[in-house]
Amino acid sequence: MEGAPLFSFGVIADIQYADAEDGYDFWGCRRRYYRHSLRLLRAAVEAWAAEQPPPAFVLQLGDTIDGVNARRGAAESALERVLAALRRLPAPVHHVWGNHELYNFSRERLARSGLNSRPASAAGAAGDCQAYHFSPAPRFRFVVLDAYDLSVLGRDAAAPRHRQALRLLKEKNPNENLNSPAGLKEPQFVEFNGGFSQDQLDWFNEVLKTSDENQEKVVVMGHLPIHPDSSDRVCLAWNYEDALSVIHAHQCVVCFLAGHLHDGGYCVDSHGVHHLTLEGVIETPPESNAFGTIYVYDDKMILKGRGRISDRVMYY
Ligand SMILES: Nc1ccn([C@@H]2O[C@H](COP(=O)(O)OP(=O)(O)OC[C@H](O)CO)[C@@H](O)[C@H]2O)c(=O)n1
Repeated sequence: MEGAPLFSFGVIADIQYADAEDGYDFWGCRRRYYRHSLRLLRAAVEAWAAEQPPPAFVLQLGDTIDGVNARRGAAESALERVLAALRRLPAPVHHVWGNHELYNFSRERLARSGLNSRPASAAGAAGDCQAYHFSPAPRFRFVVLDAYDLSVLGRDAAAPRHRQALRLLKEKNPNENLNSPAGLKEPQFVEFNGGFSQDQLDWFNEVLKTSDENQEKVVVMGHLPIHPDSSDRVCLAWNYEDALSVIHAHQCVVCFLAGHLHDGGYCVDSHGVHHLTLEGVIETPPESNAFGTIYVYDDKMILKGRGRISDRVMYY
């Protein structure tokens, strides 16, 4: 029997709610349970709220509502339902933005929405980058990364960052459909992914430097996985290697949490960093679920998974 953890937190990814009939992924292989995903979220919230003590906070790893909402003029109502479900939690929620948020809203709109969990006082990366960090307990820090800081989604086509991202995407992906990875040497260069700007990487490096100095353990989160062994070759951040290089230049990072790849994934990298990609709620049958609670100890984190998320012990 383990002793009491220092603290615990909830994790959930890719809810992709829409008030729509079930559909399928792009390949027609995986069923997407658009309506049920909200029920699964509500069940997750109830389970977290019933824990004694409840998690100190919840990490929502992106794609709260599906892109189909935009086409139906239902973005605002869908988001409100998801946020209303999350408001029943007795704990704050830290959000990252995924591609489906950006199919529904501009970054500007998201910054004014309930999906902006970045404290107004947070010193983050420059521009409209959503990255920030917080310390929930002495010697522990969480870094929220913005994996669509460099992206063609969510910004006006005239914005310099949009133009920079489109130039890079077209350089790497000559396909007519920029969402198609067909024939690419670097198949992560698709429109539904994004990357980290140099400003954000520099900021990230400084945060980790301070954490090293203060002997903190750091958990990093972002919508897109950054290690090929915790993902398929497509569902990675464009410049995932740059983010990995920053992490590996420091001692403090113990775990990277992501969503996006609905089948989930896990690996421990060459530097002992755990990379956990959570199974997505949207492709989880109504009788199951996909969320978890992570219990944090001095020497490890224990993931108690629910439904199709496995239990896991991650030693530092
Ligand atoms: N080969 C492809 C794949 C996708 N698309 C189109 O891109 C948009 C986003 O795809 P979608 O599957 O909805 O993205 P998710 O973030 O839900 O999932 C990511 C991983 O695939 C899940 O494991 C959409 O419009 C697709 O039609 C494409 O054109 N070509």
